[in-house]
Amino acid sequence: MAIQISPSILSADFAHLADEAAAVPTADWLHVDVMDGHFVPNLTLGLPVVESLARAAATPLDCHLMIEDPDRWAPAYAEAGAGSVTIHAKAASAPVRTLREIRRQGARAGLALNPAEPVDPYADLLGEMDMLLLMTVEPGFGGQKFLDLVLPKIRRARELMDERGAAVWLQVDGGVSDETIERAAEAGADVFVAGSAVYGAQDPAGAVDSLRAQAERVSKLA
Ligand SMILES: O=C(CO)[C@H](O)[C@H](O)COP(=O)(O)O
Repeated sequence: MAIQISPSILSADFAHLADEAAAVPTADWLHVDVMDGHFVPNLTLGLPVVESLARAAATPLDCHLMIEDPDRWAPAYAEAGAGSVTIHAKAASAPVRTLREIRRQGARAGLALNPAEPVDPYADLLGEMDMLLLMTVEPGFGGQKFLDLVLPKIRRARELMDERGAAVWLQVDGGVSDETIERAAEAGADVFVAGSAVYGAQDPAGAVDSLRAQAERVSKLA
């Protein structure tokens, strides 16, 4: 699996989202943090913005739903044009049904775990998802410090995927930068969300290329 970089527009200029998307032409995805002010203590954007951005951006949208009741809303994000929709395990009451519904709507289905949530209880669900997202900060805000305590869980998730032959992408989100990406890549992550490291840089496109090069250098994945 190739290394993929997903810049988070949480750190972009919300008044110029289409331009911000175009500023990272070599990105594989554009990470869209949907926050509802309940599941996390921050409020960002919702379906109408995702619909417009999906039309305006050349890069596919990787929607990360940090919302309550994702069972109700997730399929609508797939229908709105997102290429990938990720729900939080602890917010979903019927994660299997919701992951299946996201796929039925034609998007990749992702499941997210917060830093303190163990991965083993979700091993049997690996076949139901296209991506597992391991948060490397507590969700809600950009610009936080990468939590090294998640590294053993990244290793464990990769081990479970290998054992089961699961073709599931392993995404990390939070505090990913030139300083931290190598540790996450060495542990087995292959999709990297980066907000402040990309949109806080003078040259966002260059920052994407630099992150990718560092991850590729240490990744043990083919
Ligand atoms: O999900 C998120 C926060 O909940 C963001 O995607 C993440 O924090 C990206 O920001 P940064 O790279 O600056 O940490």
